[in-house]
Amino acid sequence: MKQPSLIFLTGFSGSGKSTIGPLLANSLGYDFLDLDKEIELFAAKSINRIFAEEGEAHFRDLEHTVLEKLVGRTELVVSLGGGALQHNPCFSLIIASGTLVYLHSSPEILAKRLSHKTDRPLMKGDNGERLSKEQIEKKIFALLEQREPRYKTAQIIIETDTKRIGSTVEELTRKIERYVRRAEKRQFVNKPKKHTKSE
Ligand SMILES: Nc1ncnc2c1ncn2[C@@H]1O[C@H](COP(=O)(O)OP(=O)(O)OP(=O)(O)O)[C@@H](O)[C@H]1O
Ligand SMILES: O=C(O)C1=C[C@@H](O)[C@@H](O)[C@H](O)C1
Ligand SMILES: [Mg+2]
Repeated sequence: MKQPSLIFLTGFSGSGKSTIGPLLANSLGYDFLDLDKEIELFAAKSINRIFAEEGEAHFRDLEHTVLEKLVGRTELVVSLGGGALQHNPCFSLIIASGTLVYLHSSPEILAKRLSHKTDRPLMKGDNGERLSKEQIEKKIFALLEQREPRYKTAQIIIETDTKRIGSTVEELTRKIERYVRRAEKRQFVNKPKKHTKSE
């Protein structure tokens, strides 16, 4: 069954899912999990190593395996990886089991945030080499174009470019609380009634 209070944070790499997720969970009084971290624990190796040794397809399968364990959880914020929605089995699972929240950011801001990070294998060159800010920006444009249609299926979308982290957390807390309250009420009203023997 779909659990409105199982919150999946999506958005491009660098949009702030891992930064905002724990703060948001704290503000909502929910638990928190970072899918990338859970995969690293499950596989007992870093994401960089999983990509280098087993390839992206294997990493996507791991995302699905770890996600499956979360179905049915309530009052939980999950920060997804930036590409999790591109794998059809993961996308279906997420849509069917919780509420999707999209942290929207522009390619320019994403490139600025990602240009100093070394732990995003997809933001490196074909041979694992470091890319310039301009090259990263080009890669982000291309990937974002492919990924955005699925990000935009989210029930809640928030702009992050012009907001401080604290403001994003505050605004999301309000939006999520309202969304979950309404969705749970709808589920309660639409629940089929049990028939007693005399009926
Ligand atoms: N206004 C802002 N909102 C969100 N993050 C910001 C903001 N300003 C700066 N940042 C920085 O941008 C970075 C976002 O990285 P983070 O790891 O949270 O992204 P992510 O969405 O989890 O990426 P990935 O998909 O690769 O896991 C952090 O270093 C964060 O401090
Ligand atoms: O954008 C992506 O496809 C990725 C983002 C990260 O969160 C990690 O899940 C991994 O580096 C892949
Ligand atoms: Mg992250």
